[in-house]
Amino acid sequence: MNQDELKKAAALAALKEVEDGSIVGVGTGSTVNHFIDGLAGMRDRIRGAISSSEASSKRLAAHGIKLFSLDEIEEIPVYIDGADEIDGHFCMIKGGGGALTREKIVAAVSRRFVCICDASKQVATLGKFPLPVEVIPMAAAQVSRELVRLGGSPRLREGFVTDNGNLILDVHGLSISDPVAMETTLNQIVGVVTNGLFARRGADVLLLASAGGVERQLRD
Ligand SMILES: O=C(CO)[C@H](O)[C@H](O)COP(=O)(O)O
Repeated sequence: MNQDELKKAAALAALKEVEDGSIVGVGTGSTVNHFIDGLAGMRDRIRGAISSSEASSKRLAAHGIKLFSLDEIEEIPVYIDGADEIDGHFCMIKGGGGALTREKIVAAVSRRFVCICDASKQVATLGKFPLPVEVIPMAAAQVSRELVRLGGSPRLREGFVTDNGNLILDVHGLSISDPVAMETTLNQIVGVVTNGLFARRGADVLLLASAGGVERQLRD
């Protein structure tokens, strides 16, 4: 199986995590796109979805899945999303697709976070994948200097603007031994909107696809 087939296997396994009659939290990315396509086959069994990006909203709408906003909904049972890296405590780096802020917002109103991944995303220590940080445009240089002080090498994601009209700095060279502390520290930098560490709110369930099949793991 190639990587995309593994992503699809994890994504389709996540359909079993969806409760009948519910509103589903939907992440962003190529793995999630497979999930959205699978969800289309059971759209009559759900009320609809809350989406974490314009791209996912477009795909959901094209399948005739009703979209809800957070003005209408306080809490949802489950949020399904991929990750760029996930560690043994189910802390993640996310935001490779640049949707980290809305992903974090939808995850925050979800009772369960189900992460769908191929096995290449599993790591012992987070940080090999450059950590995305969404910044207010006027603060990009200032935030970059702070990130260098923390030991990182930030690079502006060229030609990319988030759904919120902001910029992304991809921070290379961090070895993140304490993801909760790093997430908190980065959130304190003025001009940072969100960072791609999902540690304080990590995944609850991991559906991990490898050549042997999809394994369902629960956070310990
Ligand atoms: O955080 C994300 C988007 O902001 C994605 O979940 C992450 O980048 C994984 O993407 P893919 O499923 O395409 O490998």
